[in-house]
Amino acid sequence: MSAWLGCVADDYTGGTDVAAALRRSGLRTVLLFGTGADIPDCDAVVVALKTRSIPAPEAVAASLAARERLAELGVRRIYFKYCSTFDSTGEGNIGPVADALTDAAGGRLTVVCPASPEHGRTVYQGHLFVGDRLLSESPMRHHPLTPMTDSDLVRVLGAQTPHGVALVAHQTIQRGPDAVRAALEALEARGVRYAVTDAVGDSDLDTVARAAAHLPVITGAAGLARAAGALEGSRWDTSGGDGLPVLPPGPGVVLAGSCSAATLEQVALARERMPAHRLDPGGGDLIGTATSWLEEHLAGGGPVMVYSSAPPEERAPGSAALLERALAAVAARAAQLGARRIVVAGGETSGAVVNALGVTGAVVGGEADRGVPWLLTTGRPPLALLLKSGNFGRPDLLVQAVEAP
Ligand SMILES: Nc1ncnc2c1ncn2[C@@H]1O[C@H](COP(=O)(O)OP(=O)(O)OP(=O)(O)O)[C@@H](O)[C@H]1O
Ligand SMILES: O=C(O)[C@@H](O)C(=O)CO
Repeated sequence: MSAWLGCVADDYTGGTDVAAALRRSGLRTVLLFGTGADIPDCDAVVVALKTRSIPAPEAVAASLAARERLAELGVRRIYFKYCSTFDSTGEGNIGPVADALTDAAGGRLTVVCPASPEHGRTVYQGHLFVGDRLLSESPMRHHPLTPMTDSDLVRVLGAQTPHGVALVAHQTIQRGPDAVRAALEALEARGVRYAVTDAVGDSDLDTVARAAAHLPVITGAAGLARAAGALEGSRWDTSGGDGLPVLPPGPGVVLAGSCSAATLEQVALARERMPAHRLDPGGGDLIGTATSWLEEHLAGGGPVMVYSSAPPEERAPGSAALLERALAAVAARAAQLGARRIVVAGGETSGAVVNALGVTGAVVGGEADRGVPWLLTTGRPPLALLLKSGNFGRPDLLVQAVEAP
């Protein structure tokens, strides 16, 4: 067991995204859901948790348990992966979890960098942009669980931690790793715990990764993880193919619980291409109706889709947990009925589905789209899972994923 990098991800699609980024940087990467499974030889281990929206003390406890497991595996560095749109509630959980992981490692300062330029997430003067809009003006302001209405990361994180938060601005980042390292040391000397670092392109992330290479814990989205992984140099030749797993035979099922803009477009397209059932939280026996529909329609060989994704005006407030449970129940029934390819849209939704399927680990394969790798699960029977972050993927990704031979 030789893993040197351990990653704690706060949701399941975030785990797949960061695992894909590490794999792309040349690291053999294993993804665990929870902390129980055995681990094959690898360079990086990602533990995907479902801690983004739960009460902060529970998120801290689960993250520390993941850290302990990674420490037992001998990893030298911890990467805390949160969303590139900094998804969090007023109480956290990014601040409390980052505090706990940094304290546990005996660290004094860490970097905070959710930029993922390849997905259009950039940080400038401490403000997070989604494409050409400030985060607070993007569709993220309508997120059902973690609406993001402030783009100022120093202010957002400052409200989630008792520790000092300060900015390392782009002017410093442009001067290179030594200048950034000096800025980090100056902040640490002032007692600052969190250095929010600007990054508008991949080279900025490379600079931040180099400057922070001495820190035991660093935090960010998949972009900084790619840069940190690449620092160790490529050990694994991924050029020999697309690395897509051989997809097991059997009908494919799409389960969509994300209400993010990209998912809504993907779901609209998928509805034109396959039988689709929309979950109606106001409509009686939600789970019974959905599983009966599945039984009837999967018998035709699939693919089929069950979804709750809806624009803000059509959502049912307070029904998030119920809808997650319903999609989880549909997933479990689909696997019993022989489905072996399961495509899920949404991080919280993926957490509920993966737990219901009893999946504890997966080997990370090639990407169906940027940040969306196929996973071949380690249990029996092996399943091909595609866990898609809400805002990722081209419009036909869901259709392609279940229709591909
Ligand atoms: N029609 C609906 N009304 C209210 N809540 C909904 C509805 N459909 C889905 N939800 C809830 O919205 C939440 C969406 O979160 P989820 O993490 O699955 O998607 P996402 O945030 O778009 O994805 P990611 O975390 O990967 O960016 C889930 O808890 C889901 O149950
Ligand atoms: O960073 C992102 O945007 C994604 O990996 C994610 O965390 C979605 O939940």
